[in-house]
Amino acid sequence: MARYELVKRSVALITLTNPPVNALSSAVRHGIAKTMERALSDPKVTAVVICGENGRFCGGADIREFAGPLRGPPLVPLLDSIEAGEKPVVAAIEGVALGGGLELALFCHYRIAHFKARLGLPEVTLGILPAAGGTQRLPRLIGIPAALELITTGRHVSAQEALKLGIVDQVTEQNACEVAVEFALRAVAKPLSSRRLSSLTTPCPPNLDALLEAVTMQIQKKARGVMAPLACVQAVRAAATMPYSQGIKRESELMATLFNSGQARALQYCFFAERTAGKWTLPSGAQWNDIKPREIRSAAVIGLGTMGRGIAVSLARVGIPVIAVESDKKLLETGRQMVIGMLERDAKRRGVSASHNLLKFTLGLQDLKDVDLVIEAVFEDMALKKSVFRELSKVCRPATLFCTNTSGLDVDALAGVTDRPQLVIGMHFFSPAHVMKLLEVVCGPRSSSEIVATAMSLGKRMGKVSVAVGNCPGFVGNRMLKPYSDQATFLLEEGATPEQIDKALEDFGFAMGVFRMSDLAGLDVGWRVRKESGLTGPDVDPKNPPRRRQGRKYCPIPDMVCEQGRFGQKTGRGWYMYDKPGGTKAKPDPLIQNLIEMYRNRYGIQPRNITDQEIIERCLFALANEGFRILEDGIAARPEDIDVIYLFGYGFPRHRGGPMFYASMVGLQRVLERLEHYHQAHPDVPHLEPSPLLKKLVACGSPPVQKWREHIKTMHSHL
Ligand SMILES: CCCCCCCCCCCCC[C@H](O)CC(=O)SCCNC(=O)CCNC(=O)[C@H](O)C(C)(C)COP(=O)(O)OP(=O)(O)OC[C@H]1O[C@@H](n2cnc3c(N)ncnc32)[C@H](O)[C@@H]1OP(=O)(O)O
Repeated sequence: MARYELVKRSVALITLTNPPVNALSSAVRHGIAKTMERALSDPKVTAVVICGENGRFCGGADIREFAGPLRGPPLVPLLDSIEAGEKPVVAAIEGVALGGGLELALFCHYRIAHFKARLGLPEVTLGILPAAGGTQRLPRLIGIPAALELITTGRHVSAQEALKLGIVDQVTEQNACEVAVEFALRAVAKPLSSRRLSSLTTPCPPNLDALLEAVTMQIQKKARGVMAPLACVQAVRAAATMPYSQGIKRESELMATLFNSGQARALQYCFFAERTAGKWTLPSGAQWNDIKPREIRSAAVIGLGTMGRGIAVSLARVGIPVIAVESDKKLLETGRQMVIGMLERDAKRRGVSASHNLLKFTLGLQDLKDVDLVIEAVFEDMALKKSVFRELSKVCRPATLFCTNTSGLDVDALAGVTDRPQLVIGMHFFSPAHVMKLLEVVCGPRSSSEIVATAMSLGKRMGKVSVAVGNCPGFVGNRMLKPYSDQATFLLEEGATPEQIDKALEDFGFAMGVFRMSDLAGLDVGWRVRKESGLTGPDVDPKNPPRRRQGRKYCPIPDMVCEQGRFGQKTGRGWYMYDKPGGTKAKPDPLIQNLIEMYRNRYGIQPRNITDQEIIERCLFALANEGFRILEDGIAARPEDIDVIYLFGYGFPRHRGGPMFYASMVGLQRVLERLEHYHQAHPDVPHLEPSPLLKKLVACGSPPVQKWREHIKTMHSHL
């Protein structure tokens, strides 16, 4: 796991060999210990270079090992021997030096980076801190403010920025290993004492307390309830106020408080879930690693509303020529200006030039005859979408792939009106499409493995986290949203206020509670869907009992809010009031409180005290319960996929891992008991009835989330 060679007759070259990222597994740590000992004891060796195989220095500690008992040589004493030695040790950084990888480099006396390398201490994103000396050594090298920023955010820096900050000694465009060997030879006989970071005093700013206080407040505001960044601040404080030997002890004490925490487990689960989600399998057995995606050299976007614009920008900024289509001149011109503006702002932010020349705007579908792929993003109306696809079938060459950006309509019904149902797939983007990272790739029963592979690969190329899901109303994300928001409105009836419900959810970690989120998204969208599905509006039979629809409990308060023209932020009024249409600062509105009270009076509902615990349990257990049904139905392949959808598309707090992981952390038995309890109290709410899969998992002893798949395997898959 660490290769040893003697080069230039006197330089020991140690290569970490643990692909794909040369993580510091127990075997690699053994390898480093053995090869360093050899290098330091061999009189022929005058200097040492450490590098990583396959152009990657080191991706840090092996995160998979964190789940089991700690084995192998502990990292800090091992790295101490590198620093303490009398022979210069140079880190040759290619690819990445992250986490323990960068910490290893900080124990070396010199660091040479390839110009494409990225460096950072991302431990905080895994719910821990850099506990191999990182919190004590980086501040000594680059000062408190810069180190604090890097350690509390986990941000990666480029080699150039690392040079500016003083993290590396040289950046090269040549082979970093060869440059490091030459560098090492020149370093022989130079004094090493000033190169040992543990012996330096941390340069301390005069306003240390104020700085730490400001960063702490910023973290508490941005990452409410998240422990690791706060522990990082404390560790960096120790670097500023304690000698190295005490600081390093403080660092490990703080690590001990985080290491086995639920937050660390959740964040590490998210890391792997994100990577697992891209690995799709279809019932035919076709899967991500054996189907070649088609190359997409040109694309078209139909409809330049909010979604279409974001999609056009997402395609153009990764170099794909786009033809954008609108149905009338005025809409086309507005869309064109908006897309160009978005592209320019995006390019400015990324420090690149805007790719205007890749965009063409047209009124006619006939211009699309030669494109490789079309993404339809017209209004969410089945008849309209069908007419577009019929037209496209006439115009486009037979090999053109058809994608629909729908948030819940039947993809197979759309495929059915085309001449190529096997080349039709759903690409459900989230708004704003050029910002939000989630993409649900909706596989219809007739979608070919080639189109699945192509849509998934296109999503990746656009920088999205793509998840393959099956075709059912609302797919995964929006289907689960219904029981969640239904519970919130039932709780309003029973005695809660929108502010109370939102606060409980925000304290849990959501960026926005359900009502603030609905105001942002626009309340009219759901109202239209409810009207179309006969839940409200003139089609409802007047003999229907007022708070029941389609045989189950129904809360009409959201319809009553919409009937008053309150559509959320865009109209300046919704569940909250805003200072103006488009305003973002939500204030409780007494009119909403009145409306709810009148409603309760009309139906003789006696409001009761509702605890935050009940809000969290009813909203989130109902959400997870629907997730179990989705797994049962084969609409999502694994719980990780559902969690990734909720993390990236719906603002579920990452330190809770996603709804399914959260359910497993609470304990499936407990979730089952609470759902049974709530279902008994509300027998006319089917979403509260525990799903068969949840019951089955509990009966099997509540296996960890990664093992649920074994219990779902026999069920029918729609993927
Ligand atoms: C009371 C008890 C007290 C206990 C105290 C315990 C003390 C323990 C001592 C700990 C010492 C601390 C050491 C250190 O500070 C901690 C760390 O280093 S944590 C790790 C930090 N590193 C990272 O966060 C980097 C993670 N990786 C990435 O960001 C990316 O993978 C990458 C390196 C930028 C590469 O990106 P890509 O090219 O896109 O490739 P992928 O991301 O798809 O990854 C490929 C493949 O590799 C797996 N992988 C990546 N990194 C790691 C890793 N660090 N460990 C394990 N596995 C890793 C990834 O999952 C992919 O796997 P695949 O999906 O292919 O199976």
